[in-house]
Amino acid sequence: MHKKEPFIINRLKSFGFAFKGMLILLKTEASIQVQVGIAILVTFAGFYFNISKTEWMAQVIMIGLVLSIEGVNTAVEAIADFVHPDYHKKIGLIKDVAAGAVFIASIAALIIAGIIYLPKFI
Ligand SMILES: Nc1ncnc2c1ncn2[C@@H]1O[C@H](COP(=O)(O)OP(=O)(O)OP(=O)(O)O)[C@@H](O)[C@H]1O
Repeated sequence: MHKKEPFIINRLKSFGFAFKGMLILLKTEASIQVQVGIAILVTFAGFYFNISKTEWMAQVIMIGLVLSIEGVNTAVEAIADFVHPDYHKKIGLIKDVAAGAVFIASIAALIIAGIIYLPKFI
């Protein structure tokens, strides 16, 4: 059990751990780095094409969704490798399913990107 500390100190500490986790993801995960790169590109595109407030909201939600699910996917992979470092069919299934979740979010993000930007080209 943790030492009893004031509520606000505990909340601040949790915030610090979460921030540390985000930095670990950004520094070590190639897929997150690629996704952040895409997020930066579409943010520039948003300004360039002067997209509407609603389009910005959809874009920000999709960026957050893809990055956060990718973060959870990374955690699932780490747990899988920790509990069973050797090859196992079940571990393969667990990792594939976690990756599938990222895939679903990415398809949704692509569709949203199409809805926002395709009309600007045709
Ligand atoms: N221990 C294992 N047992 C069985 N199959 C595995 C195992 N480790 C990985 N795999 C298979 O290899 C795939 C890739 O796993 P890996 O841990 O290398 O993820 P990754 O490609 O690095 O993912 P990301 O790019 O999201 O970090 C898994 O989806 C799974 O199909």
